[in-house]
Amino acid sequence: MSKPKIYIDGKEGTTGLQIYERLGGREDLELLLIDDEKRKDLTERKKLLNAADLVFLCLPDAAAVEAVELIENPGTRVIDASTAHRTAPGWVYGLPELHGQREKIRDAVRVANPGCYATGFISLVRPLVEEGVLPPGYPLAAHALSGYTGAGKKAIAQYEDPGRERELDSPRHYAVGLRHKHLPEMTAVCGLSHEPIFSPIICDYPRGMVVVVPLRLSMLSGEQSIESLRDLYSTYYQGETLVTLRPGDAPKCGFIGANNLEGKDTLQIFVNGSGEQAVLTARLDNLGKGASGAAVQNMNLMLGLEETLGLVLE
Ligand SMILES: NC(=O)C1=CN([C@@H]2O[C@H](COP(=O)(O)OP(=O)(O)OC[C@H]3O[C@@H](n4cnc5c(N)ncnc54)[C@H](OP(=O)(O)O)[C@@H]3O)[C@@H](O)[C@H]2O)C=CC1
Ligand SMILES: CC(=O)N[C@@H](CCC(=O)OP(=O)(O)O)C(=O)O
Repeated sequence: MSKPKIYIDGKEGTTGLQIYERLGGREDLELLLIDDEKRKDLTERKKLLNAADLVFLCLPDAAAVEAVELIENPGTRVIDASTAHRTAPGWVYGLPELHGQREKIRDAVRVANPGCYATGFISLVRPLVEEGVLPPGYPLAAHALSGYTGAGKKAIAQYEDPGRERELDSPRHYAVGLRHKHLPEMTAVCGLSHEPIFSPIICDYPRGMVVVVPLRLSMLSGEQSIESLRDLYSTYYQGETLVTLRPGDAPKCGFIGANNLEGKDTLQIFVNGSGEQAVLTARLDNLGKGASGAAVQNMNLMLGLEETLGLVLE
């Protein structure tokens, strides 16, 4: 049988390069490569997009929409890493650990790869809504820390410039207008009746993130405790390789570093708190389970291959 042909549109970008790194050594795939000087040439890209069995779009949103329009071959399947199609009709949301989603991804022709923050938020919140513990109208708030690679090539150049502004030494709050681009997918995929208040912070380290959701246990359905929430996640993600529940952190040494999973494609969930208050944390690498690792996982599923082939687990 011939090898599946794979094309990465945007291979020189942050996400594209990471996908290429994960696929480069694989002998079960044929990678279609574009000449460097033609990588933004519409005619050449169109040719490769239509020659491939599966394409990754690692482009800004507008270029991703344009790339989809260039595809005429009904046999070309797409994984879009951009924000453009995550709540679009006809697209399958690429988070296989959500119940029922893995089967949909296997059969999908168009898969929208989740946003990095959204991956953390949804991994925490969707199981609670699905199990009837979190009312969809709960007034959710979340904050998050991310390394600067989350913002792509321009931000990397800015942060790694030796003459950069001093402000970049410190963590920086952004999206303070509360219109972050991941809000639509967070709301839709979790089945929330309104958007959470989401407050991200970009920091002076390259990779890794935590997404943090505080909760009042008395506002949840049923009698809930830190232990009952831990049991819920443990059951929901039972058998998963990439998403796991971690032991709670003792209050006195309870640091949850945001970059501990740098270079890995896994996601860890922590449930901590005291008395009537809980704090849920998801930790992941924004370029791993938050982007390129997830994209390769989705590709493996779509091609009927072992789901974690080429991924970095430990
Ligand atoms: N970084 C992250 O952690 C994550 C990113 N994403 C999403 O993935 C997508 C890519 O992001 P990221 O890799 O960070 O971005 P980068 O800016 O690092 O890379 C984007 C790449 O696309 C290329 N490009 C731009 N326009 C075109 C075009 N018209 N035709 C062909 N190539 C083009 C750029 O070229 P050039 O090199 O010349 O600039 C660049 O190489 C975005 O939609 C982003 O939102 C998703 C999850 C996480
Ligand atoms: C630190 C930082 O700036 N992060 C990016 C999100 C990165 C990501 O997930 O991108 P997509 O939604 O485009 O896929 C941001 O907040 O816009």
